Amino acid sequence: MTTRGHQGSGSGDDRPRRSPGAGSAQSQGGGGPRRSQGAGGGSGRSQGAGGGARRSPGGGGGDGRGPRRPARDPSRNAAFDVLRAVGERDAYANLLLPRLLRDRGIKGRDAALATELAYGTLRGLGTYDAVIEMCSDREPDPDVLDALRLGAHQLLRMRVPPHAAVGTTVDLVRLRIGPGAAKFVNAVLRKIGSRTLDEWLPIIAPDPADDPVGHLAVAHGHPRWIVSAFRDALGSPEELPELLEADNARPLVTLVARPGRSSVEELEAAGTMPGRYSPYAAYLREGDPGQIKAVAETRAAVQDEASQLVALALTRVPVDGDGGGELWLDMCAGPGGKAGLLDAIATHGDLAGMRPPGGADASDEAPAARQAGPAGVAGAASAGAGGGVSDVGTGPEAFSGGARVLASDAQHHRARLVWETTRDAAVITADGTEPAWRPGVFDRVMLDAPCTGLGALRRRPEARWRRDPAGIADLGKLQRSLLAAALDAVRPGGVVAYVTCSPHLAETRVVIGDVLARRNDVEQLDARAYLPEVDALGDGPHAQFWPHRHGTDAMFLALLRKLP
Ligand SMILES: C[S@@+](CC[C@H](N)C(=O)[O-])C[C@H]1O[C@@H](n2cnc3c(N)ncnc32)[C@H](O)[C@@H]1O
Repeated sequence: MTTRGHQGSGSGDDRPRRSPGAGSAQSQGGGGPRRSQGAGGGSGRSQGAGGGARRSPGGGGGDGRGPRRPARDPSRNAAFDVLRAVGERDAYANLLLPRLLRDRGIKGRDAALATELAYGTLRGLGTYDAVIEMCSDREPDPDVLDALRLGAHQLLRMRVPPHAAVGTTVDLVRLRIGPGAAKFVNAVLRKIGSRTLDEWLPIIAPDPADDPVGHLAVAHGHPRWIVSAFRDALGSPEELPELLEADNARPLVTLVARPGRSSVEELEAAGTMPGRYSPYAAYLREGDPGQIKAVAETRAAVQDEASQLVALALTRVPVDGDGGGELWLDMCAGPGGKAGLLDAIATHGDLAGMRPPGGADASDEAPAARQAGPAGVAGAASAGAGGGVSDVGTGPEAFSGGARVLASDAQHHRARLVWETTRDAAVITADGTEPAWRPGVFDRVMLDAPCTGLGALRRRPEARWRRDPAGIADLGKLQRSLLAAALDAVRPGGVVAYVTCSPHLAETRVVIGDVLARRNDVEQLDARAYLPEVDALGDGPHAQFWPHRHGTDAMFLALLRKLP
């Protein structure tokens, strides 16, 4: 066993203790989990205590009781399989779990339990590893460690009665790993269950008075560097616990009713509730969004409300028109969430902005023929007919329709997804830093830049332990060159939306500041003025969404106008 956890007063050093085969987690600091490698690997300790004879996941005898099938406890088996796949082969839990539930016919309450077990355990890894380390006298094998994490989550954060949490986990381990490991897990879980999480925290986390960030990192299961980044971007450290709590809660599924193609009323009739801010948003409390007709027909889609609002804000900025239809560019469009909304507004107009909210027409007009598939080069500079907004002003305006959209992504398979989700947009595969379009031709450019995604941790439970702060410098270079290219692509008087799904200052304000410092042909607009329905977006001129304030991803928006 290596170093112990945070004893008593806490050292403030909450780095992960051990990370076989996982480079990134090592450097993160802050309650980092121990990363797993292949079953049975690494620890070098004798089997009896933490390992035991392995059995295949499908059951199989060896204890004289004949084969036992994991389907006996489908939820815990599914959650355990997800944890193993994340640890062994860097699987994405949010992609794997739904497939696994479908393949195994796990539904209803069993599916909900499996989801809470898998996602909750993954979110809390850092905290659970610290407790497990305090309670075990040897380093568990990776599969045993995953089972302990699963048990710890039930004991410390779910309302599973302790005897059930311990008993079901021990059964799972006996079946999936072996009797020796089951004995070990039983002993460790009993120790874990002897205290509540609140009682464990002073033992495993640094004293908040000495190291507030370190304490929050352990208490809320976030790597330390991410807590620091949130604190810097938030500006008000007293909100940090609330933010981290919101980051650990499962987000509501939010849908967008693409204007002219669907409506919030249509989605409400399918069992959703209208959104809080976006006139096109609807919340789905439970159920599979794919079963909703409008979603299946790509007239509506799953899209976070902040993603809808940043796209909407771009369309609301008045630009001085030349009398013709506008031309819009979505530079990093894949997989197509924002492009799908921009495409609908470009064609049909911001219907909700021009009528009382909820009054949009659900008509589904046949879209005009499209110009190019993902691999083709669109006639990017040939604007379609129709009137755009013409007056330069300060307040938000509803776009009236008649624009043409070019959507582009560097990756062909992502461009193909954009092609599938949009109707009228021309779609190409192109690197935004080597433009496939003439400079200065677009009226509006959406740059939804590649980023760390720290603003969407709620949706990808294991992502926080995989992100590496070392990658931010490289991302920053790409973000700066894409923003420079976006500003070159827009015509004088036109506007660029710089968007990241990350609040990290190095990806947001610092990028904007650097690019503005190098150019004298750009002014920054107050993005908040184009989102009057949303409060608490920060001090401006950018707009920063937060999960705990808005119930959305932590999305950042800056609006930049090329000077006429
Ligand atoms: C944050 S995602 C965009 C999400 C998208 N706007 C949406 O709403 O669905 C960033 C995208 O940028 C693309 N990308 C990365 N580097 C790029 C580059 N140099 N040029 C163009 N696209 C790039 C990635 O393939 C990825 O699809």
